[in-house]
Amino acid sequence: MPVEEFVAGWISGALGLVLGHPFDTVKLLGFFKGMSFPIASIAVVNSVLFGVYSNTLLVLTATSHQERRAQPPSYTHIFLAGCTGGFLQAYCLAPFDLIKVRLQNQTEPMAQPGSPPPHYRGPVHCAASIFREEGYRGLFRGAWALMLRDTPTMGIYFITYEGLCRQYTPEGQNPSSATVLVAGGFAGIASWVAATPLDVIKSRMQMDGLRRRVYQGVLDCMVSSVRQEGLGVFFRGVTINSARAFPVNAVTFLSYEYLLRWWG
Ligand SMILES: CN(C)C(=N)NCCC[C@H](N)C(=O)O
Repeated sequence: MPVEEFVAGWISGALGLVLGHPFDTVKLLGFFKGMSFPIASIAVVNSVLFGVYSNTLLVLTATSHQERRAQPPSYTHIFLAGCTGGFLQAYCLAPFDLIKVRLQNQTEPMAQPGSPPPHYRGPVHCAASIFREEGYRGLFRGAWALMLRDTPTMGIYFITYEGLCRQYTPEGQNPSSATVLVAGGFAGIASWVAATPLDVIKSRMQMDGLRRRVYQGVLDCMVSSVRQEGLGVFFRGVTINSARAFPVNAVTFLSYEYLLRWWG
C-alpha cells in the first residue's frame, strides 16, 4: 500500500489548519487555544482521508497517483473513493472532534482568580473526564452524525476538486498552482455548504450528555432542532464555514499536489 499519500495528507492537513486556526477560535469564542492538539488530531485525520482516498482509487482503477493525469479516473470512482475516505476519517476524527467541541463550548473562564474552575482543564483532562463520566462510548458521542456528514461530503469534495482541475487544465497535463488553489478552495466551500446541516446536528449531539441527555438520537435531534428554531438552523455557521474553507483547502491541496510531485 503506497504511504506517500498518507504523509502528504498529514503535512498538507497541518498547513491547512494553521490557516484555519483563527477561524476555528473565533467561530465559537472558545478556549481551544494552542496548536499542538489540532496538529496532532486534524493532520492525522487529513492523512487518513487523503491516504484512503488515493489507495481506494488505486484499487478501483489500478492507477497510481502519478498515472492519473494520463488516465483520469471516472467521476463515479472519484466519488466512491472520496466517500470511503470520508467514512474512515469520520471514525478517526470522532473522539478528537468531540474534545474540540466540548472545549470550544466551555463557558467558564480559564483559571481566573476566584472563579470556579472550568469543567475541562485541557484536551487530555477532557478526554479522561468524558471516559470517566460517560464511558468509552461517550468518546464516540455524535460519531453517527459525523459519519453521515463526512461520507457523502467527501465525495463532493474530491469531485469538485477534480472537476475544476480538469476544466482548466489541458488534457494529460498537471494543473497549474493557480488552478489547484482555486479548485481546492471551491472544493472546501462545496463540501462545507453540503456538510453544514449535519455539522450543526453533530455538534448538538456531542454537547448532549454533558449535563443531561436531551436527544434520543440523530433523527430526534434534527426534528426537535427544526421544531424549535425552524429550517434556518441547518444553515447556522455556513458563512464562517465557507470563509474558512477556501484558504484552508486551497493550501491543503496545493501542498498535497506539490509534495507528491516532488516525491514522484
Ligand atoms: C466536513 N467537511 C465538509 C470537510 N471536512 N470537508 C473537507 C475539508 C477538510 C479540511 N480539513 C477542512 O477542515 O476544511
